[in-house]
Amino acid sequence: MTDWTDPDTFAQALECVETKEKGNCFEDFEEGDVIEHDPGLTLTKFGNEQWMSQTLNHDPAYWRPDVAADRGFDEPPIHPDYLTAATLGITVEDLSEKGGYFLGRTDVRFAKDAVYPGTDMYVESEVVNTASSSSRPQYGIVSWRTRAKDLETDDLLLSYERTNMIPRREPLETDGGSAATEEESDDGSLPETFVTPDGGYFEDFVAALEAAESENAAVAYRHERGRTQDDVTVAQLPLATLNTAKQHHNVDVMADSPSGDIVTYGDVTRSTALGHARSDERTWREVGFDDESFHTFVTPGDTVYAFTRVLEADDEASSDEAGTVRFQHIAFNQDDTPVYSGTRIAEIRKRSN
Ligand SMILES: C/C(=C\C(=O)SCCNC(=O)CCNC(=O)[C@H](O)C(C)(C)COP(=O)(O)OP(=O)(O)OC[C@H]1O[C@@H](n2cnc3c(N)ncnc32)[C@H](O)[C@@H]1OP(=O)(O)O)C(=O)O
Repeated sequence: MTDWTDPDTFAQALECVETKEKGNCFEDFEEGDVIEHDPGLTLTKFGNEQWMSQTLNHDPAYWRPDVAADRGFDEPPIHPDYLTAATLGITVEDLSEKGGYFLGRTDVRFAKDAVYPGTDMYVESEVVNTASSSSRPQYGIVSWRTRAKDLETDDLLLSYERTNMIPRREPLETDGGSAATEEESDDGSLPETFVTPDGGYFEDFVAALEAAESENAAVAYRHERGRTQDDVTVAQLPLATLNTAKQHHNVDVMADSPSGDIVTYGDVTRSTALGHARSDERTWREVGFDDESFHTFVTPGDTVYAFTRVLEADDEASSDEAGTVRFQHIAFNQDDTPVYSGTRIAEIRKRSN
């Protein structure tokens, strides 16, 4: 009788059987397709606090009822980073579990009203673009518009457009030619002077921008904190958002991948960097993000730091107590290599008169 548990026999059996695969390939996506992502998720206080604590997002309005009330919230709301990560996490099983690279995300916009613990969220995505990759014929490039809604009221909570490289079932026939195109060449030089805002209020950003305007200068600075990636940030946080991407929790498979190891969920990397940045400002509300890119892998043991550039400031905001600032945030590792960049629009508290 065959002993299926004999190691040699079992190895042979593994070679012979089919794998019941998970996820979709590039060929499965067609422009206009709408995908409803089961199972949805209830946004809980525990999930919110676990995400915020592990990514160093300590804004008291998301922790303390008295500060929440002062900021116009009914109670400490769900943090926009957790909402973003949970929304993307739910989509992975249908969109990117096959193992594509997360290339970027843009037009991330939050509803005006805060989202509170206990909200049952459902998420759907529409395929907005499919394209060939000229540099990697074994992949295609897919963009989706994803929307998270309140299951009870159907109110839109968050929307964004995301782009991934997705493995093809059949690689494209190509000559393997390089996709290199001439990029516009700006001279790449940095300004002579870097201005650091004196504080974290709206007026401090305005003053720094004014100071920089008069010379060849930029308002740019780094944040001191770093967060070394461990089992909690790499594997636990994405799993807590139902993110099934093997990149984050299957060391066995990832050992043979370009990173050679499991990698940090992009939303953990960016939220950690944003936590560092927010610790040096008086955030009032998050408005949105654009042009987000993940430049290289973050693996266990890497440390995520943050760098901020202040791009512009506008007196208008949803409340008289705040103004609006546009930032560029760059997350980088212990070797000073950028791992994430994106622009962010946030309302920043004004000094009380
Ligand atoms: C969730 C989840 C996944 C994760 O969270 S994984 C963790 C976060 N992501 C990463 O760690 C990825 C780190 N990035 C990289 O390793 C490299 O950047 C990458 C993805 C391997 C690409 O490197 P390249 O140097 O090859 O990058 P290129 O700039 O040449 O781009 C390759 C092709 O993609 C096209 N492309 C890039 N960005 C965009 C975009 N935003 N929109 C549309 N297309 C884009 C680019 O034009 C190149 O096209 P070709 O035709 O020339 O191939 C999860 O999602 O499950």
